[in-house]
Amino acid sequence: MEYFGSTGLLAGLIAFLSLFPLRPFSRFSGLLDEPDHRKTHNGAVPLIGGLSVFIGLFVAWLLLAPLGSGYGVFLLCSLLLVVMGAVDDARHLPAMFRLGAQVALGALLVFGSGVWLDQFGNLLGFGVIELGWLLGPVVTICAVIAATNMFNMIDGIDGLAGSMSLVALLGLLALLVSAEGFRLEITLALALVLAMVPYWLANLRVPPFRSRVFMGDAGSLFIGFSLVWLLTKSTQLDGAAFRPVTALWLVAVPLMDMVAIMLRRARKGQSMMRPDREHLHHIFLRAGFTDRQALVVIVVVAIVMAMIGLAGEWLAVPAWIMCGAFVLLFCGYMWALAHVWRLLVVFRSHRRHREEAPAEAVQKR
Ligand SMILES: CC(=O)N[C@H]1[C@@H](OP(=O)(O)OP(=O)(O)OC/C=C(/C)CC/C=C(/C)CC/C=C(\C)CC/C=C(\C)CC/C=C(/C)CC/C=C(/C)CC/C=C(/C)CC/C=C(/C)CC/C=C(\C)CC/C=C(\C)CCC=C(C)C)O[C@H](CO)[C@@H](O)[C@@H]1O
Ligand SMILES: O=c1ccn([C@@H]2O[C@H](COP(=O)(O)O)[C@@H](O)[C@H]2O)c(=O)[nH]1
Ligand SMILES: [Mg+2]
Repeated sequence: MEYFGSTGLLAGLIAFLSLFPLRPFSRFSGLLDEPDHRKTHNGAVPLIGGLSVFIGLFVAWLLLAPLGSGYGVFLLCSLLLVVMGAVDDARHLPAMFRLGAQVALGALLVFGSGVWLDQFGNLLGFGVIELGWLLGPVVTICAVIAATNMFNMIDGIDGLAGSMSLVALLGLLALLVSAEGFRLEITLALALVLAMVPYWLANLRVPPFRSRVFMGDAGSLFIGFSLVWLLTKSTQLDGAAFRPVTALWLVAVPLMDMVAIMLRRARKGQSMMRPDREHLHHIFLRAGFTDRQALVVIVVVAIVMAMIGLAGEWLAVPAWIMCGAFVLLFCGYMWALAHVWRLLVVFRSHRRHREEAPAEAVQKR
């Protein structure tokens, strides 16, 4: 087992223990999420979940696992990203500054480690799409920006960002263990899963945790960053563990939510960086679902998507079919957003009015 299991177990233990000192730390450092017009939770919630995941992984890795093969650079970039995210959680940094930092850290990761996306596989059915030494690093930096922001955007109701991360990481683990080698990637994915569990339980207030914590932007940035690193390492080396297109299915829900919201913002002529309450989870809440119902439905959809990705990989379905199916599904999702959901929201609000009308009539009398 070498460092496989021990790094993961230590990461989980440290992540769990770190939640205790991080709680009082959140109060005097300002790492608290206060409710406002866009945020509907009650009370000030500590933004320490992501910090606990990072601390667990970072300390366990430094103690037990090797820093070669680019992992030293990955840890350094993650540390800088988490510090930036935590400062933003406590003090609010300008969006352009954060985006600039994501580009800079993506570039440091790519050029410091020499690891980048150099091919997309046979996505269109005409042969492998090579990216080369110029386009490869640029596309990888775009993937870093996309992944860090999509996990931030999906972090809007209890349990959601944690569950989306777990679905992607567990799917990735299944693909990695069924391939030859990839010991470091398996160690990292397993350590992230185990370090995520204490935060996830606390976020959902599962006993013994009674007061909840949020992941914070520090955490969502770190998860997105780690996933791009793992997905790139696993799909690009000689004898890759799986094909690049399968990566899309592992992160299908957050990716589709982000691309859909960017398209809708562009269509309305709005800034892409302006936060709103139009994400997938907000739509579920507006349609009358409770937080928990929305969580369960979205998680089930994400699991089904990840399983389609795994089945496509293991049954060797051609990459262009998997890619075409993904794009078709996305088109169906956009269509449903425009038609089905609007109808559901209208139907629900009519029903609410009908239910409230007799009560108002009685009050008037
Ligand atoms: C602003 C906002 O929304 N806020 C939310 C949020 O609020 P919060 O308060 O937390 O946050 P703030 O508002 O304060 O902060 C926001 C922070 C900022 C800094 C603002 C940033 C804003 C943005 C809008 C970010 C902009 C993002 C981009 C410019 C990137 C876009 C890039 C792409 C879409 C291209 C992606 C490239 C890829 C390669 C994608 C693949 C991605 C992966 C992760 C997989 C990676 C690994 C691989 C091995 C895969 C590669 C393989 C392939 C086969 C991919 C092939 C790719 C291509 C052919 C390229 C084209 C493909 C695609 C685009 C993918 C296809 C996709 C579909 C068809 C769907 O949260 C609040 C709470 O919720 C909320 O209220 C608030 O609004
Ligand atoms: O686990 C969670 C995470 C987030 N929320 C709610 O969403 C907002 C999102 O905050 P951002 O600052 O936009 O990232 C947060 O304030 C909570 O209201 C949640 O309920 N549970
Ligand atoms: Mg956020």
